[in-house]
Amino acid sequence: MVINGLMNELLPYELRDALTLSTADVVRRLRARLSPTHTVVIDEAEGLAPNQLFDAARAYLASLTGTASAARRLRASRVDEAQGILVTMDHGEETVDVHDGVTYTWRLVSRDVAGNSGSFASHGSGAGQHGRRGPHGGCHRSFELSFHKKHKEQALASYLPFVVDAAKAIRDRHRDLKMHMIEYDAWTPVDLRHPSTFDTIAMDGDLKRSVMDDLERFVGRKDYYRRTGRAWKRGYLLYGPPGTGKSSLVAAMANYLKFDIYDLELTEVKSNSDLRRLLVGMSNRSILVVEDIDCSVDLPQRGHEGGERRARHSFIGGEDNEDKVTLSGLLNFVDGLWSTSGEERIIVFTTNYKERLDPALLRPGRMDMHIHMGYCTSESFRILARTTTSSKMTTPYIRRSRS
Ligand SMILES: Nc1ncnc2c1ncn2[C@@H]1O[C@H](COP(=O)(O)OP(=O)(O)OP(=O)(O)O)[C@@H](O)[C@H]1O
Repeated sequence: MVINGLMNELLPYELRDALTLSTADVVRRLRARLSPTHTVVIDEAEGLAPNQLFDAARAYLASLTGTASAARRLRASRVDEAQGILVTMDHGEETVDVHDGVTYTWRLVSRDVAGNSGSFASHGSGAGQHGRRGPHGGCHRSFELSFHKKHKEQALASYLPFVVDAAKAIRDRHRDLKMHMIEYDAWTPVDLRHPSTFDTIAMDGDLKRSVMDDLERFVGRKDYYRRTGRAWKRGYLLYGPPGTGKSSLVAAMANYLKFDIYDLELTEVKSNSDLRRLLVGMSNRSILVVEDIDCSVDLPQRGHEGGERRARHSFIGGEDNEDKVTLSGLLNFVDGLWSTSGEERIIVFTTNYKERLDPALLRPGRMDMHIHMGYCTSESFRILARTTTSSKMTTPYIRRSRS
């Protein structure tokens, strides 16, 4: 005790620290001093919050494991159906990645939670055992990213952001899509498990290609929208007779882009202020769908059949509601607040009766693309036949069936 006290009084901190280190720690520190390698430590958590960079590195490295990874011990897990099997390296293992000509070495390291025994990097099965105690194995996990010191700037300014972007793309590919519906005046998400894709949609091939191209162009033009100061949104009007695949096309778009769907049932929205709240509450990378737009809002040219619904919708609590939802209100929100409060958003209106729509909706520039979903052509029938029977229909069969 006395000696300890004297040491604390008399010796500088660095020397005290050195005296209390184990030989292994001293060797490690010396080696680090002399090595031309720099290391960035990415801890699993920052305080109580998870470190997003750790999660990104984990997802990114999982995509390399099995190809670039030199790791001999791997961990495999499956947390949910959409995620599939996630293969990551085990504690103490290394993965080498080459990016822009620079070699990066990733190592997964575990440290004792108590911290009183210093740090350790686990090796092989023994360390793996150690790493399985407590929360995440009773240890703090970190990735150590090493590279030659002359590439420090490239590693921090270019490689790490690249890893974050790559992880985001990987997660988007595996993410569970949601369909949000209005319940008790708020969005309620449910899993979107609609099987429709552009492969299963039966429609004219050129039209299908142009829709896909348009979507791809839209999501790939972030810089264009930024540069020109335009809202990053796109509008589609789907029209055609009932049962011709309009809803299925919306699901195919969502599955293609990995966007959530927000199903805006306008008859559930009591007022413009509720509508505004709902629109602002949407996430980015999503599709807002207003089905049967000709039936859901107060359209001036709607005939007799719409009258009943209009009356029901316009009166709330027995009084004429000044704040009622109107098409112009909706379009104003979409062009204004909604456009500026988010990014990468798509709005789709569907209707069975294009001719009944308010001209405001059909005005050039309002909806970017008008898509006609008509009755089956021979081409679309072939697609339907293929997807329903899983066997290829031959052209002669189609010809026969049409005659
Ligand atoms: N073009 C199509 N391609 C693939 N499936 C289709 C197509 N048209 C219709 N179907 C099938 O028919 C059913 C009804 O289609 P869907 O609900 O997409 O049509 P809709 O045009 O949205 O109908 P509504 O106008 O009545 O809402 C779905 O099960 C869908 O799989």
